[in-house]
Parts: sequence; C-alpha cells; structure tokens
Amino acid sequence: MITLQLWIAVGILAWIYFLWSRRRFYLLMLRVKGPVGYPFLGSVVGFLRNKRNIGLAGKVAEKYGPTFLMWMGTVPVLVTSEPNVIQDILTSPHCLDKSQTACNAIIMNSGPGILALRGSHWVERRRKMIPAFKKNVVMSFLPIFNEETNSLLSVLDTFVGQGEREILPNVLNWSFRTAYQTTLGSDVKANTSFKNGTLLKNFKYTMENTTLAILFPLVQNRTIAKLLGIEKRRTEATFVVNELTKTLIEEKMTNTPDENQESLAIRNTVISRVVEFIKSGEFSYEDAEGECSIMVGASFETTAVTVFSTLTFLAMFPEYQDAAFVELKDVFPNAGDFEVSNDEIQKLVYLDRVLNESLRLIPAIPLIARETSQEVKLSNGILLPKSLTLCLDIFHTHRNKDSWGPEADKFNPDNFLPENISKIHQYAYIPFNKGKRSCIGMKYAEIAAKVALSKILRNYKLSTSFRTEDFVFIENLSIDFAKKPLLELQRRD
Ligand code: HEM
Repeated sequence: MITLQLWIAVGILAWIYFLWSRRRFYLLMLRVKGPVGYPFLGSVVGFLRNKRNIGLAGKVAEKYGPTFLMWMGTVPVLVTSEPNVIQDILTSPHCLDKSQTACNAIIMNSGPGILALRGSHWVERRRKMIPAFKKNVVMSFLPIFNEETNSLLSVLDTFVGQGEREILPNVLNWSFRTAYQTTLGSDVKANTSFKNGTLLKNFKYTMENTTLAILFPLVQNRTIAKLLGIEKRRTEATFVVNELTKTLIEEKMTNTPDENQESLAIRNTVISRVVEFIKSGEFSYEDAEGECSIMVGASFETTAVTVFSTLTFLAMFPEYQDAAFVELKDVFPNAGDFEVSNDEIQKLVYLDRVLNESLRLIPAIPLIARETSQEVKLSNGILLPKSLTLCLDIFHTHRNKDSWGPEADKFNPDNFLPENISKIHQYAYIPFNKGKRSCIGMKYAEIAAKVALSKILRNYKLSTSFRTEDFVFIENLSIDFAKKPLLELQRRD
C-alpha cells in the first residue's frame, strides 16, 4: 500500500516538474492566442483529419490572427504569416536551426547533408558548399538544362492534339535527370537504375519517408519502424540511392583531374567539392553521400512543381500566356529546339514576373520550420522562449491581404512590376527564404525553370479546365492538388 502511495507521489512530482520545466511555453500562451486542441494530442487530429490541408493554418489565422500558438502533441508551435514577425525570426542568429527531431528524420533517410545540420556544423558546411552555386558554376549547367528540356519537348510533342493530358510526371522526370547530372556529373546517364526509373522511385520513397518521420517521430525508432513494416523498404531505398552515389564518388576519386584542362566551374560542382573534401579528410563518405542526396532532394521536386505551376497558371489565364508568348517570340523568333543562353534569359522580363507570381501563389516549399536556440525578443515585445518550434507559413504570407491587397489570391504578374513590388514588405515574399539560411540553389532554380518555360511556352499553346480553387492542398510537406491538373497542348509556329 505504501509502495502504491509512493509511486503516486513520485508520479505527481514528476508531472509537476514536467509542467514547471515548460512554464515558459505556458506563459507564451498568455501573449499569443491559438487553438489548444485535445489533451496530449493538441491539434494533430484536426491536421490529420484535414489531410494536411494547408488551408487549415489559414482558417486558424482567420480566427486568431496571422501569428498564433498551436500544439502538435505536447509540442508548442508558433505559426506566423506576419511579415514583421518573419523578419524578426529570419534576421535573428538564434533561429537558424531546425529541431533535432526534424534533422534526425532527414539524416536517417538522406544522410548528413547541409539541410539537416545545426549550429557550427551547418555554418561550416554552408561555407564549404557555397562555391558550388556561384554564377559561373550554374551557367556551366546551361547545356544540361537545354538538352534535358529538349528531351522533355520530344515527349510533350506526342501529347499534341491528344486533349488534356497529365504532364507533371514528365516535368518531374526532367527535373530529376537535370538535378542528378548537375550534382553528380553526366556519367550518371549511363547507370541502369537512372535510366529505368528505379532510382527516381527509390529517391521519392526516401523523401516521403522523411516527411513521415518528421510528422511522426516515433517511426525514427527502428524497432517501431520494423513493426510497422517500413524499415525494410527504407533500407532498400537508401541503399539504391547511396550505392549509385558511392560508385560515382569512387570513380571520381580515382581520376586525377588535370587542373589546366578542367574549368574552374567543373572543379566547383557538388561532386568535385565533396571528393576534394574526402581527399583532404574533411568529409567522410557518409557526409559526401548525404550532401549529394540532399542537393538532389532539395532541387528536383521544388523546381518541377514551380515549372508545372507556372505552366498551369498560364494555361488557366490565356491573356498572361499571350503576353509571355509575345516576349518569347521576340527573343526566340523560330520555334523548335533552340538553345537558351543567359543573355536571352536576361531579356525575359515578363517571364520573370510570371515566375515570381507563380512562386507567390504556389511556393514549392510552403512552410519552413525552425527552433529557437536561445530566447528571442520580437519587435512587438513578445519573448520567444528557448527551444520553441517556429513555423513560417510562406503560403499564407504570400496571400496575406494586408500585404498584397484584396485580390491577394488572384494570379496577376503585374504584382511584380517594379512600381508595385517596391511597395511590398521585404518579408512578404520569401519563396526561397531570406537571410543566412536562404535557398542555396535559388539562381540555379531560376535559370533551370526559365530554360524549360521558354522552350515549352515558345513551342506550345496551353489550355486547361483546371481552376484556381483546385490548387490549395498540401501533402508530404509540398504542394499537392485537390484535382489533377491536366493540360492540353497545341503546337505554335
Ligand atoms: C523553385 C525551386 C526552389 C524553391 C522554391 C526552394 C526553396 C527553398 C527554401 C524555402 C529553403 C529553406 C528551407 C528551410 O530552411 O527549411 C531552401 C533551402 C535549400 N535549398 Fe532550395 N528551393 C528551390 C530549388 C533549389 C535547388 C535547385 C537547389 C539545389 C540545386 C536547392 C537547394 C537548397 C538547399 C541545399 C537548401 C538548404 C540550405 C541550408 O540549409 O543552408 N533549392 N530552398
């Protein structure tokens, strides 16, 4: 009997200690309102019931304002789509890391690459990888961007006159092939798993499993993952991906580059850099493989979704497609498989506005998660405690009516006319994030997307029965669609 009473007392004391150790989070609830949800579950149920619909955060914001506190299980999450608050967070040196749980999920599926590193490890890695994204390196990829887009066009050609067709898988394939070659070198094209689609299938699985492990950290436990039957599939998928990377790295390790022959750009590609770091002892093989996988993962779906969303918007709004075509016809008078150079890309000012507007309405990464490494005081006086999870809701920031006006949900490239964009808060448009931890591949993404868009829009007139309201779903932490967007293609002269 005494033992039972003792256990109850210990239990109560442990509970009081647990609450006391988290008092800073409960104090924050007094300053920042939000849904409390169910005990122990918080708002997880609503999130799951709504199939991770991005619209849910918008509905909560309508009730509690653009910055609110919600609970995912017992974890408090500050969600914001308020440009001032986003600016405070993105300019703070104490909000640069993701949570350890999110980083572990990325590492177990892709390896220890830049996206998953924290603190000084991330600073060091970022410094090492920045040269791989300098302008001369990105420009050296133009032949790959052009060649792969030509291959995409030869598939799209077969869709002409066939009515509405699903082209997203083809755009994903284009982006995957491009990302792999620019990261690991064009030798990858000879590999069987690359050619027959096995690599893409396994790569996608590692990305899906990363999302699962972020949302449900319990599956990071290998015993639980085995019981759920997902551990075997994860091991197989990471093996297929890493095996190829390892082979390509080993080949490159045995070739001694002729420094006089090899251009500076080639010496700075991701694979060249990771090989140099293995040789100098700064990287393990695991670091090198992880870095390559993370680069492909960060690059391929984001760029594909952006190109595809832009095409879909233009198919939905023919007046903007016609304006883009007039500019393209001027820069590329003849249709066909013309080469797109950087000089020509610089002339495409209307296409640039179209691309920005598409990234505003459908940012390929709609949410960013961060964790405070120290207390952070916001400019509105609110004190964010240490170890608080932050969620920057890019999707709703980009549709915030206070920033973008009453027609914020409407596609309108004129939002990016110099006289209009200059009036918008700097942190109201952040598709690539801003600040120290912004997207390292932003220039790459813009150039790759513009090559593909130029060639597709110059060669085909697009139409669709897809409508704006079908656009707003989120799955696997990237944008998904309520209804499949299908496009109809007609050839242009
Ligand atoms: C339209 C396409 C793209 C969009 C919208 C996009 C957006 C973003 C965003 C919002 C982040 C911040 C994520 C976070 O902090 O959690 C990010 C990070 C990153 N992106 Fe991109 N990205 C795109 C394309 C690319 C490409 C093509 C590459 C590489 C070739 C790339 C490589 C990376 C890397 C490595 C990071 C992590 C940077 C770090 O943690 O220091 N991205 N991207």
